[in-house]
Amino acid sequence: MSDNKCPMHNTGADWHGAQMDFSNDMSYGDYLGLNQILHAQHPLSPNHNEMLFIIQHQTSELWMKLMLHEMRAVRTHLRSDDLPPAFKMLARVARIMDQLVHAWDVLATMTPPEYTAIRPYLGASSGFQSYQYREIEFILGNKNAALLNVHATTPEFPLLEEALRTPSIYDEAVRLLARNGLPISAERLNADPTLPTVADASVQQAWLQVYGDPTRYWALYELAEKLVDMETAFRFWRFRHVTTVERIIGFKTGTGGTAGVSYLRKMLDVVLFPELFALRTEL
Ligand code: HEM
Ligand SMILES: N[C@@H](CC(=O)c1ccccc1NC=O)C(=O)O
Repeated sequence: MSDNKCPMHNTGADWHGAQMDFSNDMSYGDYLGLNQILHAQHPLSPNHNEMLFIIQHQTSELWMKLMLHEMRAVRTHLRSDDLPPAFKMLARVARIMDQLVHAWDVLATMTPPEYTAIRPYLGASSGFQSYQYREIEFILGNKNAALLNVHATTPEFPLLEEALRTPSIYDEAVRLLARNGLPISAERLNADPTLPTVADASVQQAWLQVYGDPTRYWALYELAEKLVDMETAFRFWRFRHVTTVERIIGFKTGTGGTAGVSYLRKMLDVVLFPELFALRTEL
């Protein structure tokens, strides 16, 4: 019997042929950087539930990182008229958003007294300061220069400023409509990219043409529905946020300084791709 096979004592020397010694090879943990990720939870309170709160946010930020990676690539592919990869990425983004929507079920297991025990330790920190979230809003076209101020003293400021100035995914979709021969107003094509998307009659007309003749405009039709999927998933996330927040803190003022639930409720009125929703009344 070879030295590393001992049926009497499973010393870890061999298990179904699995390699055990990684002193000279890259392991699972090495590849994934688990030493950093799994040592990044530092509860400040003595409360048991703070670990849930921290991991809920950290996992959300990781998914947001992937979403941004996909969304930036979508925008690049739209710019170069390369739609099939963009469709695949948009589908992935919508599924990640669904994942984040369902993640609220885990957080909702935290009761108001459990959260009240943690909340004083959070100080003035708030999801409002999430720079990845803000970039997601910006890349979707919900631009707001005033919100850059919260990041003014952080290393992420230049990145966010660039995200504010870069045309959104929807701006690129509108340009694509124009390149496909659909008449888009000069006003819309030259719109200031640092301002939020404003509904435009020529864009609505163009999408109406697409929906009126899907076989002729199949790729644009598919793009439109993918965008609607994405916005729908994002709306669900916003809704679950505000309802979970109300369930946990009621109408308390937010640690970030806003009115709390009433602020989050206002955000439910944001429409990212206005013409794609408005046109449905016409179909
Ligand atoms: C107990 C759980 C939570 C509570 C009580 C809560 C509460 C709030 C409140 C009150 C605000 C408004 C800003 C403020 O004044 O603080 C806010 C904003 C925000 N929260 Fe949460 N939140 C919770 C969980 C989460 C989670 C899990 C995420 C996921 C990353 C998140 C992400 C955000 C973001 C991105 C904003 C900014 C939204 C915007 O500006 O439209 N929150 N939250
Ligand atoms: N704004 C929340 C605090 C909060 O939720 C929070 C605090 C620190 C890190 C992430 C947070 N989550 C989302 O806003 C509150 O008012 O209780």
